[in-house]
Amino acid sequence: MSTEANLDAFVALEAVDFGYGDEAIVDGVDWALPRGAFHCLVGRSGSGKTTLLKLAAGLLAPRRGLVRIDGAALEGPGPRIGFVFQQPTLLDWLSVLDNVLLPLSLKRSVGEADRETARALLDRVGLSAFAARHPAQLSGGQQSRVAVARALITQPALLLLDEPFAALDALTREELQDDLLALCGLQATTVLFVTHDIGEAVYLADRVAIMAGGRLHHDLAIDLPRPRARAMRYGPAFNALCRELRQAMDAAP
Ligand SMILES: Nc1ncnc2c1ncn2[C@@H]1O[C@H](COP(=O)(O)OP(=O)(O)OP(=O)(O)O)[C@@H](O)[C@H]1O
Repeated sequence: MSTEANLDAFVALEAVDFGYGDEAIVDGVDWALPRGAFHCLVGRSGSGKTTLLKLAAGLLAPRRGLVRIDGAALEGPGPRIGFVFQQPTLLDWLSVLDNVLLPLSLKRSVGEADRETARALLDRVGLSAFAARHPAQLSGGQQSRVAVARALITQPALLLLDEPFAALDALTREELQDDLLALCGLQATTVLFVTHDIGEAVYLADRVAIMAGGRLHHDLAIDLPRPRARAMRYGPAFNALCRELRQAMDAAP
């Protein structure tokens, strides 16, 4: 994709190459992620999805090429980027409220307005009654909700999620998908979400890209209406999109 086209992108990867050793793990990736849109990245295990996410986060530096965030070359992780990993990685000695506040308290002293924001986020994910508890007293799904709230406390312009709900049961995962869509919609966050689950990708995304062998294939627009509703999962349009993605994954080298 040309640099001119990338001017409209909030995140732009331009001819990005990366390898941990001699082997190319990310191989000449060009990708433009429009501002405020929800992007999913699917692909087989080992195809390079997490590596690409880390490049978009500034946690890894490209061997060749460039990552731009809002037009500027990315030089490392910053406050405008939030993360949610597969494991919630909460601090057990802090309360749920203090875990949500952690990204702020690492930088400055936290005030009552911050605590209000954290309580509002916990409320949005159905955990207002759990603010004083500790992570070990929560279920896995509740811990994942706290991790999402924590990632959004700084109101990041870009949220990166690496299979955040993979360890959860299907019903909890669906609830969390709805919570995430509602929260990201409120803040108009640009989202990049890595998942193995084609149904999850179609439900969440405006666009789904497939990664195979370090390259991007088939960036598919998901033209389902918003807000997404659970009943859509059983409709013909949803199933047709899942089938198209599955076939494209099977056809990818
Ligand atoms: N720190 C590392 N050092 C060396 N090789 C690595 C490292 N991290 C990942 N790799 C290798 O890079 C390749 C891509 O890994 P990556 O984690 O990006 O894939 P993935 O698509 O996210 O896989 P999964 O879906 O299983 O999480 C794999 O072959 C992996 O073994």
